[in-house]
Amino acid sequence: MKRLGFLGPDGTFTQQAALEYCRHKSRQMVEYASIPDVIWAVASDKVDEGLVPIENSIEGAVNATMDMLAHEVDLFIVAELVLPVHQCLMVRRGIDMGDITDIFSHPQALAQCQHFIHSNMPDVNVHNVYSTAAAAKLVAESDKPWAAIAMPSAAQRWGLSILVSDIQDMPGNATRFVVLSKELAQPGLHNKTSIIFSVEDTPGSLYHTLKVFADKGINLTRIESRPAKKMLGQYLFFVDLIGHSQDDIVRECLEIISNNSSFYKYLGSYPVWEGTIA
Ligand SMILES: O=C(O)C(=O)C[C@]1(C(=O)O)C=C[C@@H](O)C=C1
Repeated sequence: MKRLGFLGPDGTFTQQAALEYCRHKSRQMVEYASIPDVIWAVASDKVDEGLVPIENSIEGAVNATMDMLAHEVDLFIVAELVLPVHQCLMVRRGIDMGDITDIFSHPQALAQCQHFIHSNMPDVNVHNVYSTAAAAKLVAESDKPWAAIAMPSAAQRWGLSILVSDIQDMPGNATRFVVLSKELAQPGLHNKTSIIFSVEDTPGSLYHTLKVFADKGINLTRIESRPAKKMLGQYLFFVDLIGHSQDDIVRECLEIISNNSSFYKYLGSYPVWEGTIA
């Protein structure tokens, strides 16, 4: 059976996404402590696939995932999943809101709840840990008046009480996850393609690259830039588009872009998330 790496411990959002993926694809789930650890595990063949978050509707890109895909590993995206994210403030039994001195969570979760924290607990110390469930475990194992921000099942798993539910700053909070592999995905009925490219520092160069897609009527679903990491002012552009690299029009566009970019990386074509795994 293929092995699927995911961000643990028990009770992470990524585990929830991995369980959803495993309802459709039979996989042995293997837990890792951080997002980079999951990605390295796929790159070094410890697991066949790895499931990681890539973007959130409130906080945007998950930089650890984006930067590793661009700079550190050569992996393909073979599936995507989008799950609703409900963040909760949780404590050990007997601790009240006014007792809390420190809050722990994954930086993405803390960022999704920054308004709540600022408005309700402006004086607490805020700490980043590798996952929301790692925060819940840490709080459960401490004897201090600490709180974690995590999903309801993390409270259940680590024996914490939920003080406040749905503390994310906007309703409709959702995170998009991707499954990474060394092998390409089988085409689905509706597909999406992800690429990374650079453009020259000349007037209109990004416009001309994006015009290639516009002229062929290809719909882009995401464009995001990240530092190229070489010098200030140089960027890589991450683009997701509707279509498969085997479609003639998409193939033509990708060829033009790869021929005109000093950096180009194809991250794969994979079935669009339509509420279930294709
Ligand atoms: O810490 C977790 O529970 C995770 O699965 C990571 C992660 C993320 O990095 O975006 C996943 C979903 C939520 O957006 C918050 C945290």
